[in-house]
Amino acid sequence: MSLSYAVASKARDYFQLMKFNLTFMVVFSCAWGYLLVPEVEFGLLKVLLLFAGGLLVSGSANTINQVLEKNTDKLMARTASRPLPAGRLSEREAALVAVLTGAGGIAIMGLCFNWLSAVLSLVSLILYGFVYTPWKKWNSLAVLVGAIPGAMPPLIGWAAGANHLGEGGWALFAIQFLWQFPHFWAIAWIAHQDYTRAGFKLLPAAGGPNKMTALQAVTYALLLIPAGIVPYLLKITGSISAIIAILAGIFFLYRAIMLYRKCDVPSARKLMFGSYIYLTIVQLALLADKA
Ligand code: HEM
Ligand SMILES: CC(C)=CCC/C(C)=C/CC/C(C)=C/COP(=O)(O)OP(=O)(O)O
Repeated sequence: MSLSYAVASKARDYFQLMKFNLTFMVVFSCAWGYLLVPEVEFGLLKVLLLFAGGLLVSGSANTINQVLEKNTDKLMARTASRPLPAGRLSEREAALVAVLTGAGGIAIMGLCFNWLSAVLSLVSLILYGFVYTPWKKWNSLAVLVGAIPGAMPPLIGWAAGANHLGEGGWALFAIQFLWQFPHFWAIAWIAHQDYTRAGFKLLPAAGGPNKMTALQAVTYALLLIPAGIVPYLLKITGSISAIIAILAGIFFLYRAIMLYRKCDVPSARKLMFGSYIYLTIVQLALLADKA
């Protein structure tokens, strides 16, 4: 095996270990919270430091998740080729990576921003790695628990910029919190057989892809529409982005309603892609329209 091949395959394993795409969106949402703080002005160095800190903390949390889920990840087609279940990486190496990246990320948050954001980062890492992850094996309430660390990145960003938890930070937390339910239930609907094989019951209505599950996705998508305009009501952002958030919310709600009407995998897939589209558009629009 050539050296360059070995380096490339190691890099690929580390990218999978930190769930790079998910982590990127998590970190972007953290920068979103930071940049929307009224007194914060854009500074490239600060934003890069925030990306580095967030990438390391989220990377660590996802590594802990994969160390703890090595055996169930082996049972699902979606996850079987990850570096730990596939045997390309030892648990020891992954645990070392988790400790080093977690400590490095929290240190960056504490030293370059403030200790409030560092403590919140540690809390979200613990909630995701050590509360949500084991909870998944018990029941679907795990998703409610996982949605807390999932929504914390914008709040951490807000804390990094303001050094306190203002109502603006909580408004952004609320948007990302509500968004996660249709996001994840669409994924769990698509991968239902995979999850069943591994013994997970993560859909809300008796663990199944049925009308009650879809109705709950519709409910959260509906709640997301008023939540999307709270930053405008708090005068953090302007009216144009509030209109965009309402339109994006209607689009997301429509996709959830279509899942309720059709109850099939193609509709769930549309809702899943709709979730990425919704969050990206709303975050960019609010950022561009800061008051
Ligand atoms: C309760 C909270 C959440 C749960 C249970 C959840 C679950 C999942 C799962 C299982 C996947 C994998 C889908 C696959 O294997 O193809 C996924 C993908 C993804 N999630 Fe989430 N998620 C949550 C919150 C979030 C948050 C807060 C973000 C970012 C702001 C996010 C962004 C993403 C992205 C970008 C992907 C695509 C990853 C890829 O294609 O590689 N998720 N989510
Ligand atoms: C700032 C910070 C520490 C953030 C960490 C929180 C974080 C990564 C939240 C993502 C939300 C989440 C519950 C993902 C699903 O994992 P899963 O185990 O259901 O996914 P899987 O089955 O693909 O492993």
